[in-house]
Amino acid sequence: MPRILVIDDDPAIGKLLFNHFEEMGYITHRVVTSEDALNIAAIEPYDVIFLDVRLPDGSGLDIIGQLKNTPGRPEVVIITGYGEPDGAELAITSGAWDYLEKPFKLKDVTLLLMRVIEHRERRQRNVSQNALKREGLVGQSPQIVNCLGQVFEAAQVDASVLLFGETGTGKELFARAIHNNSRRADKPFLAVDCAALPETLAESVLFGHERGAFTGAHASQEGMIAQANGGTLFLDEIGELSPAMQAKLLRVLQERVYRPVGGRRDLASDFRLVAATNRQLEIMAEEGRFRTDLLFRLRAFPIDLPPLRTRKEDIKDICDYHIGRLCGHYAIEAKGFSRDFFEAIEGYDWPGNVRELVGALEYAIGAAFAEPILCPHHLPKNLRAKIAKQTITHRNNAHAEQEGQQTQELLTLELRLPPFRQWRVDHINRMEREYLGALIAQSEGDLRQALELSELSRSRLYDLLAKHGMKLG
Ligand SMILES: Nc1ncnc2c1ncn2[C@@H]1O[C@H](COP(=O)(O)OP(=O)(O)OP(=O)(O)O)[C@@H](O)[C@H]1O
Repeated sequence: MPRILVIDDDPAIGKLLFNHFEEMGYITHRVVTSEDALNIAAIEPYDVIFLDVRLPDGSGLDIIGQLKNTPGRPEVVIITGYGEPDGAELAITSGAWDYLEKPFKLKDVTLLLMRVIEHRERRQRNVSQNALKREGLVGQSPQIVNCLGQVFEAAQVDASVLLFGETGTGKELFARAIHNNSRRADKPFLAVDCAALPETLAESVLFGHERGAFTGAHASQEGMIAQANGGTLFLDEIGELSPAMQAKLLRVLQERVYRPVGGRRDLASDFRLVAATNRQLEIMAEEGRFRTDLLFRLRAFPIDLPPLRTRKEDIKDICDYHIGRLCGHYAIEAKGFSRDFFEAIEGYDWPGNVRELVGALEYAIGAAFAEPILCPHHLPKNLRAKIAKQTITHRNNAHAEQEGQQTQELLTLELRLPPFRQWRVDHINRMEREYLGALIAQSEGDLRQALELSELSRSRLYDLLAKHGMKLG
């Protein structure tokens, strides 16, 4: 059942749309400010968001990108005032699906909504009905399904693709999936990491060279662009290319011809480009560090890959898949994992994304080699320390928020405040107890680990445990 969010502070329009969508049988919510919209969309996955440009706390256009990145990866439809062409243009360039100009007819709203829903259902079908070869890309979150839908669409055409994502989000895996689902699948897929290309070699690696082109060029050699003929060239970290290489790449994309180093004539290559970056190329272009014309070419088909911390529901599938794969690789019996192992993994934010998670799983499999079940103590020690720190920070933040509310209540309800000294001692005691509880759990009662994690001296730790009647083991 599609879920719709209406963001409009005009009661006439907001209520009209809300009632209309409810009557159509859709789950519909309505808010009036940008702040409320971002808060609710961070929790509720929406399919379509109707967003007014003028909101009490700012312009709706400023939050299109943030809304599109919320868990439901919704399509955003902008509601503009009559005769505001700039708003409409900006809405589309900011990634909105379409715009509605006030006053509008409900019949047009329905038509537009049907089109969005049909598009989303088609995308979902392409991914789920095996129309797409997933090539080891695991996950069922709306974010990943949306990206896979885009992979399917990108695979039908030859336009350049720009994959944007933090390190370890699967950019190379997605690039391979685009290739393997395209008509080029039986032709070569070549991957080049631009960050690892020394500037002096970059031109020859990509475009090839003729014999004698430079000292040491004893024979002519084909470059990656020639080798990718008929297939796909994947340029990872494209933001690292020098200005000179950017110019040469632009030429081959525009004219489909290139010239090897030391060559006398142009050669042709029919390759499809998939580029990837974890840098903000738009900002680099504004600062003159990346060519705008090249950026336009690359962005023909942009796909944003979500970080793992925003789609934690995929962690279980990723663990199952990679543990099975790794156990198969090492020819050992498939391992399971304990509940607290999974809780530890699920609670962590994974700044290195899936790559970091896969590395931790491989370590755990090694540490538990003869044991059938993975437990928290099989995880790398530095990771367990980070997980412990993050768990406590999150809990403290939640408590701080709760305490703030309690203090507020005390003040607003005009209850009698306890003396400051007592208030302070109570809070310190509670925090100490919580910390010690988490420390015992994370160190599994091991004194050496508890000292290492807490950075307390042995005598201080024993004093604190005694004060609260707690024990390590
Ligand atoms: N959705 C996914 N399902 C299963 N495995 C994944 C997924 N995404 C990434 N991985 C795994 O994570 C690891 C890193 O993936 P990949 O190299 O494609 O990331 P990347 O974004 O290109 O990284 P970098 O930015 O460091 O180059 C690989 O082992 C890959 O198999």
